[in-house]
Amino acid sequence: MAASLQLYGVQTPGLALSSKRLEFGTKGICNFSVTPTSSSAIFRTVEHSCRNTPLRVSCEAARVDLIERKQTETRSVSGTGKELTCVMKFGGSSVESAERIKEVANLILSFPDERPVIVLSAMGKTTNKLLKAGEKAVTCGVTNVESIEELSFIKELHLRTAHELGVETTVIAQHLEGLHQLLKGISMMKELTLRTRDYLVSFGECMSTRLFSAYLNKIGHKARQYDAFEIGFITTDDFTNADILEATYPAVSKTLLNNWSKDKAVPVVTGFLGKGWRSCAITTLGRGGSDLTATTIGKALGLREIQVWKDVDGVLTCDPNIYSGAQSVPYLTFDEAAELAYFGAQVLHPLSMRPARDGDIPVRVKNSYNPNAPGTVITRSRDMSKAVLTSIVLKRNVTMLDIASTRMLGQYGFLAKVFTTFEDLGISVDVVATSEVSISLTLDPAKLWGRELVQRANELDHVVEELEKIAVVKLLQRRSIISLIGNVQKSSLILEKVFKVLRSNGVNVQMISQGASKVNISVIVNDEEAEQCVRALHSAFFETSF
Ligand SMILES: Nc1ncnc2c1ncn2[C@@H]1O[C@H](COP(=O)(O)OP(=O)(O)O)[C@@H](O)[C@H]1O
Ligand SMILES: N[C@@H](CC(=O)OP(=O)(O)O)C(=O)O
Repeated sequence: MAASLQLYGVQTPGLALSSKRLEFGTKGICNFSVTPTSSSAIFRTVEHSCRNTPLRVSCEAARVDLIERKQTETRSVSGTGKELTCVMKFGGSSVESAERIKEVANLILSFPDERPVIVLSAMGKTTNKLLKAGEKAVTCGVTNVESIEELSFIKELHLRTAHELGVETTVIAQHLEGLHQLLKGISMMKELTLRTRDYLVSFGECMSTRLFSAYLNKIGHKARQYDAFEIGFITTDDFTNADILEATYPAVSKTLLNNWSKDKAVPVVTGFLGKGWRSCAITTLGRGGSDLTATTIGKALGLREIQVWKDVDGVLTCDPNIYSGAQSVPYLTFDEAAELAYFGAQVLHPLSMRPARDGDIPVRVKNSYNPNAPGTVITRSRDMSKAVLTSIVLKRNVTMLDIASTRMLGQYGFLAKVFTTFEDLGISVDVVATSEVSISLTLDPAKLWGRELVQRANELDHVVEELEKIAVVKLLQRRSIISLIGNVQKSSLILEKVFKVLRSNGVNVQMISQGASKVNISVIVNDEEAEQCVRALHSAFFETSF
């Protein structure tokens, strides 16, 4: 029967689709017609009986992810029309040198049927170097700014890159001069506020995008550079950790689509940056924030796919810096990916899944150093029937509080009082386990550790002081949260194995929480035991059969 239902199939880039038949679980096989592009294929003419079958199928040679869509949907379709099709974000590691920039440009051009919006981070470790330069400027004295090592490094890197790409250094000259002047200003003022910090790091993305766009133009591929803070990325005024405001979506969509309709130049947008809605100053979205820029653009423009290109083969079963044998995870849901990112997997920005989930736009995590690897596809749902554990994530240097009520059992309002204290002090809580008269919880280190050392110590003292009015409080520092992202429906199976592994490694779990999350079980251990635990758990779950 001809198409009563349309499926979008997103084919693994770089792999040929050798079969024109799809197997739909037990519902049989059906033929499909393909509109191939180099990175995707659209499947039509699917039989009626497939309507309720699992959406993910495997196809010979290529892995294919299917996402059911109604025919009436207006989302842009790859290979037809002239609209922008996807967003491709490249992180600092993907654009760390002229050679890498050329490879990324080739990679983009190898998908001739895609019309992507490009989002870039700063080159390599530029953001870290800018922050270091700023810190040195505070104390070095105006006459010594010239000799800040990190400033020389950044200048040399960007000028050399311009030369090696064969583009005019004028595209970044003003920014290099502006950076120099800003560091002089910081050294005169002898202070580096959060607002100035954001302005300082913005130079990284402003320069990488200018170089990249100039290079695309030079090789005959029309491109146009955009500063996110000029095209409608409106944020809160929380400098260094700003959040995107709703107004961003229509504004960004209007600017990019209007310009695209007049002139088909590839948009190259600065990741990580926004503009505070009150201050009108440049803000940043928190470290790794370019992922969030990419998903925001994906949602704003209703694109077909969001690709985030990294230096690893997608989301892995654990941090490869902890265990080099970590394996790539082929499929994740938005909820799993969000939990994984929130609980410490550096690979994705903690808030980046939100726009993708709202817009129901698949996110593909790919390796720019190994484009043929299938990577990870993140969608609203996936077949969980065989899933047990998906990934193990570690969040270090967490502060834990054991709070026991000084009143007798049956007193109401205890939990409310505890959480009101945190609300009043503006401190967010990560993992919680409770009984009627006691509560154990961990404090979000990203929020707490973002503050100055003295302020942080004062705040912890203040928290304890407030809570001691109603409870006996034990402050436990240097703990780690090990988050087990997986199928919580199988929690008994997971926990049985976790406790066996931890016991055989002589590790005592200090707190455990499954909570309302359907995808995460967290255990708290001492910092110094944590990496060893992750390796042992990885070996038990991913390297031995159940
Ligand atoms: N679970 C994980 N899966 C993949 N990478 C991880 C994971 N945990 C930590 N990482 C680290 O995240 C890095 C990629 O994230 P990031 O440096 O932010 O990329 P980019 O700068 O390219 O956006 C990897 O190089 C890897 O070391
Ligand atoms: N350059 C910023 C933003 C970013 O997203 O970087 P990356 O994509 O390299 O993690 C940072 O270092 O935080």
